Amino acid sequence: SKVQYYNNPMWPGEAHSLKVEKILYQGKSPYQEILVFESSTYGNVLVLDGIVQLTDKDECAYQEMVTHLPLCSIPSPKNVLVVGGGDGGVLREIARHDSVETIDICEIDQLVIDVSKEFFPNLSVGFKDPRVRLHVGDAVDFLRNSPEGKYDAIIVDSSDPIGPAQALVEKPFIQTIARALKPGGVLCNLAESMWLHTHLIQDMLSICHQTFKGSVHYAWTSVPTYPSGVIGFLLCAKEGRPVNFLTPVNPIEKIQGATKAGKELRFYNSEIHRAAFVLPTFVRRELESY
Ligand SMILES: NCCCN[C@H]1CC[C@H](NCCCN)CC1
Repeated sequence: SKVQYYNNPMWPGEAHSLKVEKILYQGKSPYQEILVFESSTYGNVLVLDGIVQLTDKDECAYQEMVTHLPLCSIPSPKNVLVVGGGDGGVLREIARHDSVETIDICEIDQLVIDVSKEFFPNLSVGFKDPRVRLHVGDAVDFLRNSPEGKYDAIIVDSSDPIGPAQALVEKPFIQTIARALKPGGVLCNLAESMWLHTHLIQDMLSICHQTFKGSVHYAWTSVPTYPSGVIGFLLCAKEGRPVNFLTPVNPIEKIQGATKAGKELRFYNSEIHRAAFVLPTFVRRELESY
């Protein structure tokens, strides 16, 4: 049998299928439906409200890029916040940075954490790092109550901005993120695929340009199990210290060797860091005036 995802308003008219070997978990939290299945070619797959979140085979592309694009753009990040990220994969990647002293994570859905610990040990290993402090709740409230200028980096590792994560792309939330960052602090936000709703990217770009007086850049990576096969990120720097996203300032060796995260890097490197910010011509045209 196979599971097919189509008729999703985010990508009308297209479908993506994965062959199912075995359904491992099906449940419903107060926020979303949760499905885990063993696929025949991508390992275990996590699905929230019918949208593929990650698979064992290609999660490295997303988790490594969403983490190291910001963290390698500033010298020795110390205090990091993850919004969402309940599967633990981003925590695993942050743990590779020895300069990091505290890792706050605010995930709204405890069931996602429990399911990841049961079925995705290579991702939930991130929760084992002693620097991690878990807050289960709404990140909108968490950020509103966060002290000003606390974080060097904030990573928004959410589901798509329909449903529980809708508020995470709206201006008031982005403003609370900017307030919680130190001068020269960086935000890495999940952004849309360049092939899908670029108006969402445009909306986010204009909000981030208004909110972050430092640089704002769109970057992208390949994730075969996401619709259109690519996903984007928005890298934003708060004014107060020059940040050049295009050239990593942290040598890859410093994070390459970290074995406490369990596995070596499988996707990120300094060249692919620079390449992530190189955009096709149509994307440049569509984003240049935002
Ligand atoms: N730590 C993994 C979380 C994954 N975040 C998102 C999961 C949904 C995915 N939709 C891609 C479809 C684009 N609309 C984007 C990444």
